[in-house]
Amino acid sequence: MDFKEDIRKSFNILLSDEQLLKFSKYYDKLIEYNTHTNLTTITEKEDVYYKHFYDSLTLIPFVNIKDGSLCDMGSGAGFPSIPLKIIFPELKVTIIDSANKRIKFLSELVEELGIDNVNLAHQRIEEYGQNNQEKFDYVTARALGNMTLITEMAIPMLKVNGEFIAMKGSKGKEELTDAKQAIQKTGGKLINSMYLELPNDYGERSIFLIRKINHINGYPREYQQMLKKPL
Ligand SMILES: C[S@@+](CC[C@H](N)C(=O)[O-])C[C@H]1O[C@@H](n2cnc3c(N)ncnc32)[C@H](O)[C@@H]1O
Repeated sequence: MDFKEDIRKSFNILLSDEQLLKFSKYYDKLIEYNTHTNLTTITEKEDVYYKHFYDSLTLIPFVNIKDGSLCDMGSGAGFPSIPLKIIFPELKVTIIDSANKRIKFLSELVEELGIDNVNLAHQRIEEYGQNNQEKFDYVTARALGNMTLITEMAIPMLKVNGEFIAMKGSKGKEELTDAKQAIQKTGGKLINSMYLELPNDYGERSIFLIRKINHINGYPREYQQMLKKPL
C-alpha cells in the first residue's frame, strides 16, 4: 500500500509526516478501542486506510471544503470528518451521534491526535437540527441511511448557499431519485452527482452535492413523522 502516493495522485495533496502520523495514530486507536467496543468491522490496516480514510476524502475534488464550519451527521468512528480535519486543520467540525460509546471514542481520539475545533454532540440529529438551523457551511453524511431522511435532517442546518454532501455506496442513484421531492421541499438543489471507484477494487461509491437555496421552516420533523410520511 502506498497511501501517501494514492492521496497525492487522487486529490493532489501531499501529506506531511505529521499528517501521516495522525492517520497512523488514528488507525492504532481505532483497533485498540475496537477490542472492547464495537466501532467497525473493518480492521485490516490496508482496509481501514482505503475503506475509511481514503473514502472519507473522496469528496475533496468536488467541494471547496478547506475551511468553514462542517457538521458530520452520524459520524460513527469519525468518518468522514476526522480524516478531513487531519487534511484541513482550519475546518470547524461538529459531530452529532446518538451512540455514547462512539462520542466517547471520538473525544479520546481528538485529544490524542491533538486536534482542536471539534465539537462533539451526543444527541439525535433531528433534535439537534430543530435547535440549530442555518448554522453550517457544510453538512456531511456517510453511510448514515435513507437519502430522503438524511436530506430532511441536513438541509435545515445549512446556511443559505451551504452544501450537503451525501456519501453513498453503489446503490446511491436509486435513492437519489426517491429523494428528489425531499431536496426540493427543504429548499435544496442538486448541484452534482459523482460516481467513483475506490483504488484496488475497494468498491463503488456515489457522492451527491446539494446546495441550499432557501431556508424553509418546519424541518426536520419528529423522527416518527419522518418515517411515517417521508417527504
Ligand atoms: C452506519 S454508522 C456510519 C458511521 C460513519 N459515518 C461511517 O461512515 O463509518 C451510522 C452512525 O450514525 C448514528 N446515527 C444513526 N441515526 C442517528 C440519529 N438519528 N441521530 C444521531 N445519530 C444517529 C449511529 O449511532 C452510528 O454511529
